[in-house]
Amino acid sequence: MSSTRTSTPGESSLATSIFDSKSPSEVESFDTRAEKWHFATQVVAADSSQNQYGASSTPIFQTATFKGMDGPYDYTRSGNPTRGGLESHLARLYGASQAFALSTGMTCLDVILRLVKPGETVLAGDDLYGGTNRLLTYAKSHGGVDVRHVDTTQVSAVLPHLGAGNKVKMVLLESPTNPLLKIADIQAVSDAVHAANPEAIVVVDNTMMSPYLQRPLELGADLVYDSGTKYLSGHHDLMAGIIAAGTPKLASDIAWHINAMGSGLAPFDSFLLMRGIKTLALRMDKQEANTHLVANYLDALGFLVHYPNLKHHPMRDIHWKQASGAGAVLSFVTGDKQLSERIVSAARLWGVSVSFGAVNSLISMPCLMSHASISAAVRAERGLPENLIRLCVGIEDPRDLLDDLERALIIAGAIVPAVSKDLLTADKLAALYKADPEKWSLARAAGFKRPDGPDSLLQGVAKGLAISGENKTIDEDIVVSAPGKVILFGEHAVVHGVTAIATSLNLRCFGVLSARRDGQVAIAAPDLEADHAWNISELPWDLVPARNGTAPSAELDAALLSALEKIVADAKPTKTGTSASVAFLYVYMEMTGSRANALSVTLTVSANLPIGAGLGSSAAFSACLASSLLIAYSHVAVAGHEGVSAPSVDLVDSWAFLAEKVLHGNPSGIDNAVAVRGGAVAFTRAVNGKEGGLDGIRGFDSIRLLLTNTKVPRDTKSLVAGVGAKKIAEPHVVNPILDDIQAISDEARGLLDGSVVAERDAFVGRLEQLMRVNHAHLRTLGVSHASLEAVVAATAAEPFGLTTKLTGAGGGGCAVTLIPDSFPADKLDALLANLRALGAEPHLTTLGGPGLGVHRGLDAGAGAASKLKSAGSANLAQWSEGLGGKWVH
Ligand SMILES: N[C@@H](CCSC[C@H](N)C(=O)O)C(=O)O
Repeated sequence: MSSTRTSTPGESSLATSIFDSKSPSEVESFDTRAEKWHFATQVVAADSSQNQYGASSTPIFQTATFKGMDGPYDYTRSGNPTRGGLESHLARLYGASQAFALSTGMTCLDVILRLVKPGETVLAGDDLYGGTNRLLTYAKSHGGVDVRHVDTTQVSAVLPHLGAGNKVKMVLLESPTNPLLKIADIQAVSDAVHAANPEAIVVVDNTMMSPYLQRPLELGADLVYDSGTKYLSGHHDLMAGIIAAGTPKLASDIAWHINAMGSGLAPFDSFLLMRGIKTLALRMDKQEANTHLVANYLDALGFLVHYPNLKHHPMRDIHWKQASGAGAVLSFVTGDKQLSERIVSAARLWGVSVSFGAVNSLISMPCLMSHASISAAVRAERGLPENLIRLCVGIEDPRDLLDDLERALIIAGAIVPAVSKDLLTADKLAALYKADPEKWSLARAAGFKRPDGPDSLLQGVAKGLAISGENKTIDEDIVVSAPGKVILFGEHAVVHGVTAIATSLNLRCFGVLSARRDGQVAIAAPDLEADHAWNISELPWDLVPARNGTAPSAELDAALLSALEKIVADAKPTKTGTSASVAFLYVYMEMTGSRANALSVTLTVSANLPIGAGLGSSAAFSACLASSLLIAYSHVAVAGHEGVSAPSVDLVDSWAFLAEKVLHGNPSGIDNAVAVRGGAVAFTRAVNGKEGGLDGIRGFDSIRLLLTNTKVPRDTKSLVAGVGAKKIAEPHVVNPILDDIQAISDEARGLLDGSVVAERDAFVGRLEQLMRVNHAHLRTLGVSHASLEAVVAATAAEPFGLTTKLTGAGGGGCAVTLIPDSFPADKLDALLANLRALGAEPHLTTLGGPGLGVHRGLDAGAGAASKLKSAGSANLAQWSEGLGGKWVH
């Protein structure tokens, strides 16, 4: 064990000790003696010999403040002798430069995450404690930290993130992982991380092992934290967390944050924790011995048991290379969530409780308890079985523990007596227990069998993940994308029968339909606040309307819609999340038709398109939803280099329109048409007997476009109503404007479809003139806004001289500016800066880009869903560059 520094108080060092006033030689002499002792001795022999009265137990200094200005302590947040005594003791046990006692294990992680800056990357495991996942998710969403979940138990999964261009600051390991007891090679990961970046730190959550069984600092890790609530205290009568720092620099950084935040452990809890620690080795030995017996018993009954001492554990050797015991937590799968629930509720001696490490035994279902904060969709994606049972074994007599577990298994119907076996009598079993407890546990198991027979390793894994063959799924990920839209000409006028021209943008929504094997269907759309999974068997299949062929019904089915709204409301999502989930389930169910056809899949979507800004984000989502499901159900084929055929494009559009109906009630159909077809669309609404229609416009080259979001919210309904009222009150003003806008749309349509021939510069120039006039009309109609006029003025000002028009409802929202081909880059940068200074959000994009994209190749293989999710909307463009694919246009 490396020599440790005795703590000193103050901002740079919180781990204070009451022994600092003693001569260095006295302190050294205790350390020197302690170094020769075995851990079980060290853990008991806290250095209490030098306090002022020689108290053999560290006294509780229950005080907030300390008198005087020159003493070692001033304020308990900064340092306290009881906590300091505990911290000095812990530093010795962890082989740390310095150790710190905090209020909980999660506080430790919170403090440690403060060492990571926005933009830096944290790599964490994909099997990890739910609370850790929650805090990391917060750091990602609120702290700008790039958090990536990878299988940290495979060094090969970590390495690709360490290469040039990555900004990995921290790698967070659990070993064994909670709750699947997988093993990370701490030394190998630490070596790889430090070789790639000496500044990066490896942090280990060592809670399952405690320093008695595993000391990660000796394996190359930089920081260790431990929930002191668990094995260190051992009695579930306090909450605490420990950070052990490998270097003085890290210790001083950690100390600074603890003092600044005030997260140090209170004196009374420090005393209690110190008391608990003294029996750590004794408790752990007994708990581990009991766990071996329980693990052997369940394994012999044919359950798939996760415990690193079992011979079949795939990472057993790595575990025993770095730890001196297997600990006292195990988990096992039953293959059936209800069966697991019955087992847990039938247990009596085993307490149904979260947490572990106490002297009493506990039983829990992680997906319903410790890991419930991870969404069901993410749990399934990461392979966490819903029916997993976790056992945390205490110090009771193992005969009582197996009696109670066996009783629960029998009551639940998980095991039945094996009548064919020659069973041992009670006396013989008792004698066997005394002679050889391991043989005793196996002999007990031989008296029972599982009704369906034992599971092979593969069967156990399959059952754990509920792969029952009941629901079909897809063979490979289906990756699609669709663009947003802007209305270039004719908004508001379109309501009164004037033709509107809408064009696509190259800001897009991306969707990945991926396989599931758990009989559920799920949506994971973080941008839309929709993240939920439903059991396919529990959906209202009897309400699905009958349909002819592959096209959707013309009208929404009210009964199905309201049943789905109720089902989704049960999951309590936000308003946006509710709409997206209902639209997803409605389209999924209508297209599937009956339960027997249902595919178990997850739709993951993410967009770099501003949501709710009138840019067709819901239509882009609808197009992704419709196209991915149509491909999954083989209604649309993507073959060779031809891409998607014209009839298939129409089919996708009709299903996307159905989703739009669920989302908006009575949509015009223009948004989904653009999202699917790309290019531009001329749309005329049938009004007052005038015939309506929708025509695709193709063939024009895309034009650079500046889309500026004023971020001023608007109320589309009242703006539309305002124009209607003006038309009634001032027809002599409004009607000529509508006629003029019709002429503008007609000319624009001719320019875009090539029937009016113009050179490129003249073509762009004429579109700009038309935009200028159309914007002036909209201003007269009263739908512009000061924020929009500020953008118009900023873009028109010298030296830019550009034309801007509001797009959509107006009253705030977005404006569009055409950027001629010759417009220089430096001027554009200056313009973007000016717009940002106005408080607006400019997006440089193009007008008239591709429509529906079906991507095959490069990154679109397995795991595309998690890659899409972790890309984040800001990086979607970069992510999508790696996609191959067929495009409708
Ligand atoms: N409701 C708590 C659950 C705590 S679980 C505690 C422990 N780490 C375990 O794995 O059992 C929460 O949501 O944090």
